[in-house]
Amino acid sequence: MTTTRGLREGDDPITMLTAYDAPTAAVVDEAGIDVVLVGDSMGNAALGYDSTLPVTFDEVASRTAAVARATEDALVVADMPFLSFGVDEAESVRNAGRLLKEANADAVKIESGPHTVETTRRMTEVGIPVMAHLGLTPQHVNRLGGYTRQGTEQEAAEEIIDLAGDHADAGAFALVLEHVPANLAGAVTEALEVPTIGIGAGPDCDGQVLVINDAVGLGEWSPPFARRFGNVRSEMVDAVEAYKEAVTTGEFPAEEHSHVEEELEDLY
Ligand SMILES: Nc1nc(=O)c2c([nH]1)NC[C@@H]1CN(c3ccc(C(=O)N[C@@H](CCC(=O)O)C(=O)O)cc3)CN21
Ligand SMILES: CC(C)C(=O)C(=O)O
Ligand SMILES: [Mg+2]
Repeated sequence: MTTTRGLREGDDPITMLTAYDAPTAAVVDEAGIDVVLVGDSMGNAALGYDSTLPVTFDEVASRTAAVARATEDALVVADMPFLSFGVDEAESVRNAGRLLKEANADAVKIESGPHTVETTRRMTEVGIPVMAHLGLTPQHVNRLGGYTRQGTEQEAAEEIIDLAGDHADAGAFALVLEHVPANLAGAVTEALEVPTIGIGAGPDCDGQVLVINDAVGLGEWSPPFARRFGNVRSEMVDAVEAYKEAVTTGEFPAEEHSHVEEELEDLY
């Protein structure tokens, strides 16, 4: 089993993908991916919302439990949804604890800022491993005014470097860097002892993460920094159309999919 302590051991980059259900988690786990993230990106990627803001604690807990049931080796990280942390310190820690106790997550991720340093410390103290998340934090979309690249100016870049250090000092075991310049991500990686995991943050991180829909080509849209490594959507379209065709023409179900019980009589 992957542990939060062992993440940066070895020279290979850390691999992380999201999953929101058991069959997807099983595929990700069997492929040997190190970390499976039950991201609040499920809002867009699985639940049909147009942002991550409506995602509830119960939705993340239910999906995390499903993913944990299907995962043997990978580290399971639950993404704390909007307002499940950050409003009240004690409530934040309790919610994070529930994701470990009730949903079987191994760790939580929180979208970070100056306000989450103490939260990270408190969670770590009670035994909840925390993955920090800096750069583009989609839960702040209304404040940021869009999903734009972060840390592009000197002051903003230095703030990200400082916050990364603060969260590492507070006990975060890893740090996601989203949609920031590659040289900034490289500088943060250089400065930290804990591993960085990039998304739209260039190659100089200790690992990479993508939303599973984007990686396998399931969605109609994906962000500019993602790459499709397959085309699951067109595979599904083909299969669904073939099923419709077979039912419509009477070709399915065939004899091998049906059973006539000879013992039965007089049913009409
Ligand atoms: N399928 C999926 N993949 C993701 O990576 C993802 C989600 N969903 N949902 C939650 C957030 C949202 N993310 C996003 C969303 C949009 C852009 C994007 O289009 N950026 C453009 C335009 C920015 C703007 O002007 O608003 C860019 O060029 O930076 C990037 C990341 C990343 N996350
Ligand atoms: C893209 C990753 C880092 C994330 O936070 C999510 O999937 O919700
Ligand atoms: Mg997220």
